Amino acid sequence: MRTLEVDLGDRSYPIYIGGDLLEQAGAYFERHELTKKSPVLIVTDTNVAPLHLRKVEVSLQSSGYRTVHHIVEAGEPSKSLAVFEEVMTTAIESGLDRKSSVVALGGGVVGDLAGFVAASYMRGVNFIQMPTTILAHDSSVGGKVAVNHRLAKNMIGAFYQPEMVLYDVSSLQTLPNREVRAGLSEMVKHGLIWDQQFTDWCGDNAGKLLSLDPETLEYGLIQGCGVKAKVVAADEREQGLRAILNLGHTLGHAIEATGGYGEYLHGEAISIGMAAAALIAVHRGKEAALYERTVELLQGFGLPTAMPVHLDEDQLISAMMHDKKFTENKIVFVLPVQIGKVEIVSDVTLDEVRRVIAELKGERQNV
Ligand SMILES: NC(=O)c1ccc[n+]([C@@H]2O[C@H](COP(=O)([O-])OP(=O)(O)OC[C@H]3O[C@@H](n4cnc5c(N)ncnc54)[C@H](O)[C@@H]3O)[C@@H](O)[C@H]2O)c1
Ligand SMILES: O=C(O)C(=O)C[C@@H](O)[C@H](O)[C@H](O)COP(=O)(O)O
Ligand SMILES: [Zn+2]
Repeated sequence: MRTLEVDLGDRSYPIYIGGDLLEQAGAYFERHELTKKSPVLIVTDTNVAPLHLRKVEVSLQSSGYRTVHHIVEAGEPSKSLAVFEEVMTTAIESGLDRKSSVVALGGGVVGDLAGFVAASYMRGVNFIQMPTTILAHDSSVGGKVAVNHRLAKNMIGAFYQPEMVLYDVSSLQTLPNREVRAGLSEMVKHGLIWDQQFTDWCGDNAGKLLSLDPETLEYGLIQGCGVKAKVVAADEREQGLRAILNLGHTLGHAIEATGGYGEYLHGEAISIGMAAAALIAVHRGKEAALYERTVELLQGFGLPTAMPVHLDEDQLISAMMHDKKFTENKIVFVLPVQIGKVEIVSDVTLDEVRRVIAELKGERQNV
């Protein structure tokens, strides 16, 4: 088991990464001196519940914790205000009080939703992340919690840090293949924004990562969480540096929203977005090899890099302009400078965006 620290002063917290940690949930609650007098609400989804909920409940109950659970429908549409209200109703009806904990047991959808519940219930109760997807090595760290609006992703939310992240890598063995690929998209992103060596390592180990080789996967997740923890510690509320974590998200979020939240998984959408960002950088003078290497890496994980032809260009642009990355009348893009290094720019024009959309729709996928 490895412990990483997210260094945020009095809001610092550990990320515990290792095998079979869900079975030890009760011991970790005790280590963090969480009260046994108030009920614990576990929020999970319809896929995760039959696989992993019982382990957590048995462990917490054996340690003397009283647990209740709320199971949401699996998938992105559950990150909605309607489902948020349903979870709130469970919290109130189950008698959660100010010392209660809300546990997110699942992927980024459950993490973002349960985190927003924890941030809002009685103006804030303890929040524990128990991620069960690869993608959630990103979403469980850093405290961005939110639900979506029909018009734009993550529009209603807060910054609310968890008490701890209990990352049981054994739980990842039950992930469907498409979710494995989508999760690795954010791992590659952590390499592309911060660390050329780690990016190359990801490329070289794609096969082992895709087949969920436990040691390789754990190493990749530790590196990915490490990058995320460093960036968040330096700029918790995205006043500057943290925006680099948005590589691929300017167009990626627009693809998710235009696709109606469900057609493209988050990791798939940001893969296309990362290809688009690299192509914009090349149009602005970078070597074509930067785009080619980015696409090669992503395709090595079976991820999409072409813009889906049926997505309407105007709708994509409109979704992009409703996103948080549209500020002071400018679109903020994260562009690669080289593999392992990015810059944040706010002078990309709509013409440049339209050009890459057209090119990535297959009219000209190469530079
Ligand atoms: N807060 C952040 O910083 C942050 C960062 C990245 C992504 N996100 C958000 O995270 C979400 C995507 O997260 P995700 O990809 O984890 O999606 P998800 O939570 O929908 O999980 C993906 C799928 O895998 C299933 N699943 C989860 N764990 C499983 C397991 N162990 N075995 C079998 N199936 C399992 C889920 O039921 C779901 O169908 C998006 O909403 C995205 O916006 C947030
Ligand atoms: O933690 C961050 O900061 C990120 O940008 C991580 C992203 O991978 C994640 O998808 C995040 O939810 C996007 O944030 P948003 O502020 O653009 O909604
Ligand atoms: Zn993301």
